[in-house]
Amino acid sequence: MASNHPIKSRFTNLKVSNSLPNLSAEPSNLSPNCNPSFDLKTSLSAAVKVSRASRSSVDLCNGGGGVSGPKIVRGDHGYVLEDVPHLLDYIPDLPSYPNPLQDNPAYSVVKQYFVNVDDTVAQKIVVHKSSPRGTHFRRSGPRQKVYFESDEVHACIVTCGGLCPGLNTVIREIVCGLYHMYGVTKVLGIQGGYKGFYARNTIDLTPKSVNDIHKRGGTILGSSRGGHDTAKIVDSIEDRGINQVYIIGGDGTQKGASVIYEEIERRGLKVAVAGIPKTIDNDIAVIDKSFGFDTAVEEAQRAINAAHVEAESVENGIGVVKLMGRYSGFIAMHATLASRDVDCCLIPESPFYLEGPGGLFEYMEKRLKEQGHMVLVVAEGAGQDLIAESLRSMNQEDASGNKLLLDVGLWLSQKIKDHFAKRSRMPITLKYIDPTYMIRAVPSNASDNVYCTLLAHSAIHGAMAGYTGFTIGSVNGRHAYIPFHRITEKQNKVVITDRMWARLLSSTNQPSFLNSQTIEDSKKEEPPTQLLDGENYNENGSLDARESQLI
Ligand SMILES: Nc1ncnc2c1ncn2[C@@H]1O[C@H](COP(=O)(O)OP(=O)(O)O)[C@@H](O)[C@H]1O
Ligand SMILES: O=P(O)(O)OC[C@H]1O[C@](O)(COP(=O)(O)O)[C@@H](O)[C@@H]1O
Ligand SMILES: [Mg+2]
Repeated sequence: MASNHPIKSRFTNLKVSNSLPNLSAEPSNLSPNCNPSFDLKTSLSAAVKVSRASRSSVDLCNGGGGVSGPKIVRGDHGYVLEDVPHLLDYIPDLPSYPNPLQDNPAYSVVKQYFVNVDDTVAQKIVVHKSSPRGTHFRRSGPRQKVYFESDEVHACIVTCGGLCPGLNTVIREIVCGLYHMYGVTKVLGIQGGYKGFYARNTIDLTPKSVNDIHKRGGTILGSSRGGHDTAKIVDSIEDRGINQVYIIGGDGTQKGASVIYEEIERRGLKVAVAGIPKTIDNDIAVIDKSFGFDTAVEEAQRAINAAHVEAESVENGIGVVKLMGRYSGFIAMHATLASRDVDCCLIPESPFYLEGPGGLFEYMEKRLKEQGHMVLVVAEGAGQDLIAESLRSMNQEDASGNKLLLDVGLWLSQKIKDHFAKRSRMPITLKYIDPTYMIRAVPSNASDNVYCTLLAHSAIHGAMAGYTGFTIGSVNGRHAYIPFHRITEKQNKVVITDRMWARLLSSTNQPSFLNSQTIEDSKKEEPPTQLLDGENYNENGSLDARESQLI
């Protein structure tokens, strides 16, 4: 099999390039602040080899994630590495092999292709001189040593949850990356989400079969909600001899991936589990941005533009556009900021009200008088409390346990029509546009395609290097391996006391609808990823004013 593989046979005929760095000879990347007596490299390998229950020179903390708990390594000056599991943690005698990439002509010219073993990525990059160094994640990328031989790898890919632009690109790049970088030829596609592991046939994925799929929306593998049966899924992985599992999906999917990893570890299987985070809502914590988000914002603007054209063309024209965002209004906020045609943006994080002084209707009347038309963008999760007051909430859930939302777009459009019907001197024409599924179904744009490629490659490098139980993500522009629990413990939300929301308010001139209670509640919420773990609080425990300006 291996000898038939064109890349592999090409590799074996090549000499090892001398220009490749000897990793062990690489200088440490630790900051000069770090205590020189603390050798992170040694400590990290100890962390990997020693059981996570043991504690020695480094403080390895247990509890709350994975069978053996999170791998936390503490250094000096408040340095914390939230590490990801490695196959060596529970299979200590696993052999390693030289990375076949060292013989790959495409990469041999790269000066320092392999990442340093002690490279980590800081979660917080806005600092001041007394800041603790804070949380770090293991930097992603190719390692000199791998724990799988190319012939041995039997990978599978599954896509779960709602659609998102870029799914096919990630699938393509996992298949092509495994083949071209590591000479892996056996990649299975699991059809129809998690339940496909035990209820559907699989398909063989080859560079040829996935060649054009990045130009299509959706996922060639299909997707689903619900149907996560850990035991059946891991049985299927074991029965099929799969040893690398690539799981593409949102927060729910990553929770599912986490329990799959735990079960695999419990059974002691040599199977690497890698998550690639997907969500059009951009609500996954820690990472800078999820793939497909840029595409969604771009596509959302077409709908906003159409609403604006319609509204402008008639007297007192109102365009209402509903965008996705179940619990977070990132698409609505970014599309509004990008478009500049929007007069009001409503998101789940910012409660609003319709009637009375400072309410939506008062603002709409003012706006119509001023400019004769207006555009309103509403995220699907906005105003759910208000709707529930007027319609009886059904509290229904989808197959994955996500709350089914009431249609805020239709509800709001009707409320606006009812309100202006009572104002005989201000007849309006309202056009409601709901482009949500059209936005999700488009292929990813150029920048998302590049991002998807990097995510796929980082996931492959991690799995080949024996890391497991991780989600790949961009943290402050650097790709890192993030433990599952950090991705799933909370959702990313628009912070309405942050400068970004202030920018939006000043660009639309809409009322903030904020009362002092809402502002206080919002301050209690954890600040965005730049400021964590109380680092922005002074000795008295209150928010440092200088720090809050930095967000
Ligand atoms: N807490 C959980 N534990 C295990 N599996 C889960 C969990 N939450 C969701 N899943 C599974 O993950 C898949 C996708 O979840 P869903 O919430 O629909 O989409 P997304 O991953 O995009 O958030 C579903 O198959 C669902 O059964
Ligand atoms: O109607 P569907 O397919 O269940 O999806 C609706 C939901 O999917 C999303 O696009 C994304 O949700 P997920 O990230 O959980 O898949 C939400 O914005 C929306 O509420
Ligand atoms: Mg979700």
